[in-house]
Amino acid sequence: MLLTRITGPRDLDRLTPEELDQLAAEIRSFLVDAVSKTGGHLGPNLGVVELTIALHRVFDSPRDKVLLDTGHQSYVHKLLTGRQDFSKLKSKGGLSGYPSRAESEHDVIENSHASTVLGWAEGLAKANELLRKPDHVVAVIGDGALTGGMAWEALNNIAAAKNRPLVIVVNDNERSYGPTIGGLANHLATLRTTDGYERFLARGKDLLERTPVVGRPLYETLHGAKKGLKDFITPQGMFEDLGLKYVGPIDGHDIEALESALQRAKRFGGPVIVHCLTEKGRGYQPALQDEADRFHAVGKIHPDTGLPISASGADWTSVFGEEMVKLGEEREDIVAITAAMLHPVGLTEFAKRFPDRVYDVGIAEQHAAVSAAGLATGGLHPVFAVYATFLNRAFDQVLMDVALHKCGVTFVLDRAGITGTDGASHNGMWDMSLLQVVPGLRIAAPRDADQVRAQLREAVAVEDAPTVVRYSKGAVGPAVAAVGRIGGMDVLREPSESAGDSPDVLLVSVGALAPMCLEIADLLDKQGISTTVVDPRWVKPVDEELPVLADLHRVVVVVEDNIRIGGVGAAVAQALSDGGFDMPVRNFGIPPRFLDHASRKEVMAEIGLTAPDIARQVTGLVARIGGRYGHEPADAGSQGAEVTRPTTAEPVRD
Ligand SMILES: Cc1ncc(C[n+]2csc(CCOP(=O)(O)OP(=O)(O)O)c2C)c(N)n1
Ligand SMILES: CC(=O)[C@@H](O)[C@H](O)COP(=O)(O)O
Ligand SMILES: [Mg+2]
Repeated sequence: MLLTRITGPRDLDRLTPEELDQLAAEIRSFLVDAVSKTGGHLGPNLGVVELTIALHRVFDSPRDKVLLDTGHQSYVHKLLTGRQDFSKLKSKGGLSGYPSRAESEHDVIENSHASTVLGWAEGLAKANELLRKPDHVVAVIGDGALTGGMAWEALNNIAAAKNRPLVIVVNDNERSYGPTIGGLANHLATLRTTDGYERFLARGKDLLERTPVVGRPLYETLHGAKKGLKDFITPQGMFEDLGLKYVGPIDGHDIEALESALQRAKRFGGPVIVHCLTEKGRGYQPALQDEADRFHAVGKIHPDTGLPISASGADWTSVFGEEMVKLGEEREDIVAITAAMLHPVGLTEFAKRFPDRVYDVGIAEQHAAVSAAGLATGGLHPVFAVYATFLNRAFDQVLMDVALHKCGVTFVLDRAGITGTDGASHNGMWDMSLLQVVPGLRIAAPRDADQVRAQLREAVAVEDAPTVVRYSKGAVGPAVAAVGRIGGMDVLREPSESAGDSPDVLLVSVGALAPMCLEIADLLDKQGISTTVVDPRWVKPVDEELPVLADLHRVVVVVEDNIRIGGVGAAVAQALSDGGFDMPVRNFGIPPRFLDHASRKEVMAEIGLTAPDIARQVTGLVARIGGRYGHEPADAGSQGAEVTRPTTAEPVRD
């Protein structure tokens, strides 16, 4: 087994070409075996086995910086840099599914948001130049990530510095999740299919080297042929039009060809693009599963069939997708937008039914938001479905293009709240704070499937302002019925009879946390603390009736799956203060810090976003403010309460 003998990149140097091919085969079978057990980005990593081996043979990490865009294709890099225990991949205490500085000095970019690698590389290359460091920077960017605007901002700067060494590897597998779209994809296809300079040389080399006496010198002559030969053989590509040297296309699964191209690029002394042709999911053809996304991101699967181990039930995404199809049938003006994630955001069926009314813009969320403003201004109602965390980068477009112009655009934020296993940059924990400041924008946080359907319909009915519908990842929770309505708010639980008309706690439940909030109310009830639980449904703007309702209570508690700063809790406190109400407001949410990867449940427990944790803290709060706001709560323990009363304020765990 060669793989276990690789403890770091320099162990690759002594392997023969045959051993390198054997290592690649070992890595592939390792990946299928390990990732089928844990879930993860199987397809992308199967596509970069030879490329990663060649990178680590040509460049000397960590002195040279090997940078990966998005980082989901970093498993091979990890295997070659001393990390081969994948048994807890993406689980608490196990390897992250992305690069991690805490794991290794070979890792640089932890951010899993696409299209940033060239910016990082440009900055590092400038630093090396100014500090006169001879180290190399090599950045790997996928064809999908190359459709992101930031990549072109960086390329514009990179191309300006003709003598600043920087190697850019375009990992071109023609796919993001699905096929990569757009003019760039078409241009890459042209480059792929042109019988390029490299292939010419490769063929020439093969032919000439079989006649060593004449062949070798002639090959060197050809190889050193001036630009004229290249122009003659390869049409001028846009990269060269930009002033970047282009090397390729290279067979991304031929280690020798890759190393030859990377060595030349390394010596070039300026910015150079190495265009590698790879296959996502290469080498894995399970019996039964022709996975549409080429195993881009799989859950636990049967390695030999490729089929999921456990069938997933109804999830938030499918509820949205089904309702979108119904809306599409009812309203011809409704169109859908995705940023290269048609299937993951639930638009597959909509696209099948209405192929002319769905737009995949590539990994380009900023463009998606502005294009949506155009679509709305043009008389349509766009629904941009996107993971909550990825909308962060389009904040200005939401603010200054969509909201400023009062465009009727609906943003559907999937994976809102803690997602957990994809690490810090994938949690959808900032949207209700960022969007809180957007004038006119309205935010809905549905608590169950019925509310997703209802609130999506309410959202697309708004034509003069942006609307947002945000929900969690994975299985949708149980239906939570309302027992009443106050203003626009659903009452999920009335206070206990004993409270009369002065219940203790108004508990504002946001979105999918409704079941947990009902559990909190039960725990408080055991303490003799009476609670009214309301679900505002639309959390922005704050319901006008909320302050009036709050005034009937001694304390207001807000529980949200969003960062604690500037979210719904803050907005409620602001509304109460603006109305002259000064009862205490206690906000429970996600602390303002980056959260290590673990399951959603583990992360929620770690940050204290659980019913027992919150009930205990609310009990303490009510006890402390008892005298100031009227009657004492019923004696603790009168109903066999288990929860202990803390005597002093528990520090907020940030
Ligand atoms: C800003 C942003 N939007 C969406 C995603 C989700 N996402 C992760 S990987 C991926 C596709 C990347 O395609 P490519 O860059 O070609 O890499 P490949 O998977 O083909 O190796 C997408 C859309 C993301 N990580 N970041
Ligand atoms: C890097 C990438 O592809 C992410 O978008 C991630 O895979 C999301 O995973 P889920 O779709 O399982 O939330
Ligand atoms: Mg790709």
